[in-house]
Amino acid sequence: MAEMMEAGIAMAPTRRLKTQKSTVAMRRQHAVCVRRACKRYGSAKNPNQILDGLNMTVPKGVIYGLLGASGCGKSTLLNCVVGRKRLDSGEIWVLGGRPGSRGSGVPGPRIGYMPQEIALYGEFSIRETMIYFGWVAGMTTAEAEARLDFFVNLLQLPTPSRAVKNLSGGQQRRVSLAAALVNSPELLILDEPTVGVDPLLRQAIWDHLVELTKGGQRTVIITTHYIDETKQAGMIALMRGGKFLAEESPDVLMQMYQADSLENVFLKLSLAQIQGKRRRSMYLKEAIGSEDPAGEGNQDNMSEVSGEFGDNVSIKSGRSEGQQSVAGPSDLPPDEEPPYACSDLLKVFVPHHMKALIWKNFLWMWRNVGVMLFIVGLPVVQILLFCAAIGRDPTDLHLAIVNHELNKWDDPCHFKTNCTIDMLSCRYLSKLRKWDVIEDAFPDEASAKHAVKKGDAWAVLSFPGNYSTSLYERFVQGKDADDSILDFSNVDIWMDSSDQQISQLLTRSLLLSFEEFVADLSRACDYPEQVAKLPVKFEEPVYGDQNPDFTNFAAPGVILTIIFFLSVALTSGSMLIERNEGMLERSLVSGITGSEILLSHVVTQFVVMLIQTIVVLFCAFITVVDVHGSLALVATLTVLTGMCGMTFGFVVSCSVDNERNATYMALGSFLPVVMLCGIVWPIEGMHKALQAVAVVLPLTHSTESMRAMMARGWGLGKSTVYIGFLSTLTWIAVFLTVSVLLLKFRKG
Ligand SMILES: Nc1ncnc2c1ncn2[C@@H]1O[C@H](COP(=O)(O)OP(=O)(O)OP(=O)(O)O)[C@@H](O)[C@H]1O
Repeated sequence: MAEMMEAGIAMAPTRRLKTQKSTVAMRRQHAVCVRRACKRYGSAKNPNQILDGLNMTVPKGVIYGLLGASGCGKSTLLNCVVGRKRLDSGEIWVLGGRPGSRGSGVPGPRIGYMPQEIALYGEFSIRETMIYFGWVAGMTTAEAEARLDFFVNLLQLPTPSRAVKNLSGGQQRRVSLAAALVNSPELLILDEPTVGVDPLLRQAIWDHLVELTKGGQRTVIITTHYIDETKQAGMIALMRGGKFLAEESPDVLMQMYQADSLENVFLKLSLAQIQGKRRRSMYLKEAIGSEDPAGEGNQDNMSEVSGEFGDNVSIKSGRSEGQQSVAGPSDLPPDEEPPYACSDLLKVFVPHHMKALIWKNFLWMWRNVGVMLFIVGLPVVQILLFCAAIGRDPTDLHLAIVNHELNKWDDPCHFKTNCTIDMLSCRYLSKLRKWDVIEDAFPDEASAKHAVKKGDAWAVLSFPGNYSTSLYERFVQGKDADDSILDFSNVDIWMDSSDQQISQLLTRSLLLSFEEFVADLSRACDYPEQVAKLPVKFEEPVYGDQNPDFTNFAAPGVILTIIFFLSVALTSGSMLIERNEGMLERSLVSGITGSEILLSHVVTQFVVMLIQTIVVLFCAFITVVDVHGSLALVATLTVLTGMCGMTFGFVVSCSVDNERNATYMALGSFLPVVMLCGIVWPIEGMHKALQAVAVVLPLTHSTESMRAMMARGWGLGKSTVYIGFLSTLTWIAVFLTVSVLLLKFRKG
């Protein structure tokens, strides 16, 4: 005590404090009651203790000013009160119930919450913002508009048709305040509502809050940096070091500490806290005659006195915990959470919440019509690029020809079309030309190979001098043909096989051209064509073309990948915008549930995805992609895959905090999906271990199913097809469940 006197701290008048019994029933009578709240951020090794056994009692019908230095934990405490962050330990009652418990009505329209950040949609006008929050609170449009007129006057808001993003910071805060006040809720929680507001308007806001609480039915908790404005509060709490230094009415505090301003009270209490921490027991003993007011181990029925210096006991100005507040008894929520009834299932989606959310989502799209056009146009560009760039045969491939049948190596290559056994090399080359190759003549093999080595040609074709006669003899003599005939009837080919696709296609062209050339010669010489052909006959394929192309192989996977990942990007993007602008927190506090937000996005994104699917399929089918099966089934699977991407987008946006991490997560999943789902290469060609992974990935079965429908014309009766549908539906359910759980449990 002497130390404090030396420090020049005016002590409170010696006032013996009385302990008060605090029971659950009493705590439920208050607007807000927090007991032994502990909350820390950071790791176990490096903890940042924000709330350290804090007690808070907000009686009904008062304005409660929460004061403290920047970063002391005011917003954290309020976030815990509204149920958006969880305490590490301790208890909270809000309006008689536990925030988040069924039947408590909290979060819900009983609470109006103005977070520290603006938390409004920049694209919306002031009017639309008020209508949105009015609808969320269950008001009609007319009621919301009437309130808007009132707040335009009270808060001197600009013309209601102005977009929020074009308002000044102070104007935006006032719109945010009006949004919190729109339905005159029972408990208003305002995080720094008067920042950037001129003194006159600040006074008007305080007058309105005083007016609101007059009836005793409404309570306001307000944080502010302007300490002296809280003189008008019925009660203030001074927060420091994770505790309240005091929780008292401003007049009593100034009187007790013989200070002329609350600023000075705060200063004195802070100094006393610094010095008094060492003497906690001593100080308390003097105050209440006991060293431990909380009575360790007697949690439910503990004694609390009010306080100072970190012990969180506060000198109640004649108000006891059990005493009814001005508001009188109100309908308290049930003690226990009521058991689940079937009708609760119907309450999962509240119609006026859904109306507000869906309207808001569509309005956001309308206001961002450029972005939406891009989102719909992008898949069109992608699919057209795919069709134009992938799967076509390469043309204008250079071949280095060494033809020893010619008199001079660069002579023109002429031949006759009848049964003349002369210049057959030229006759063969003429068939090759239909594959759009470019022939470059060379005098010898060495120079031709040099051209291939330089990258000027893809292959060397060398015809011996007696190629025509040797080839003829090979046919005629058959098994009697000698080695020289066999050797000289060969076309020698050296290829650049560094490019697998080009070398395979070139090989195919060389073989097919040869077959055609021999058939043509046989016809001219009245030989049966079959004799010259390989005794292997490829009949009309059961499914697909004689000459299958890569486009038709890749198209199903490409279409599904485009739709899937655009949905991921669109959904995670719009959810993160909502979250980062603080709207998600605000909506959740107003009673909207995570499931409702998800469903509203499902509805709006579904419309976008439907348009995307129609344009993608239309572009694919009018260009090169063939569909043999039911177009309706193909479209349905595409839409389902888009929904799967949408739900994965929910998971992404619920798991990460910002767009950058969302981009990493989406990109990180894109490549494995593209490589492992059989989109660019058949699963049968993968390593066995990877095949096991591939079958559980979201696009594997749907790609196979889509391919089976498009190339084979199969319907839902085939297992390959229906497994694709079932797998996609399962993934939708999994992603939805995960995102609902993340929304529910991933807070604070
Ligand atoms: N999600 C979080 N993770 C880690 N630390 C956090 C987180 N949120 C807040 N903090 C830290 O907790 C402390 C209290 O923050 P809080 O926002 O509650 O303070 P405040 O009193 O509201 O400050 P101000 O008056 O400046 O708004 C700060 O040091 C802040 O850096």
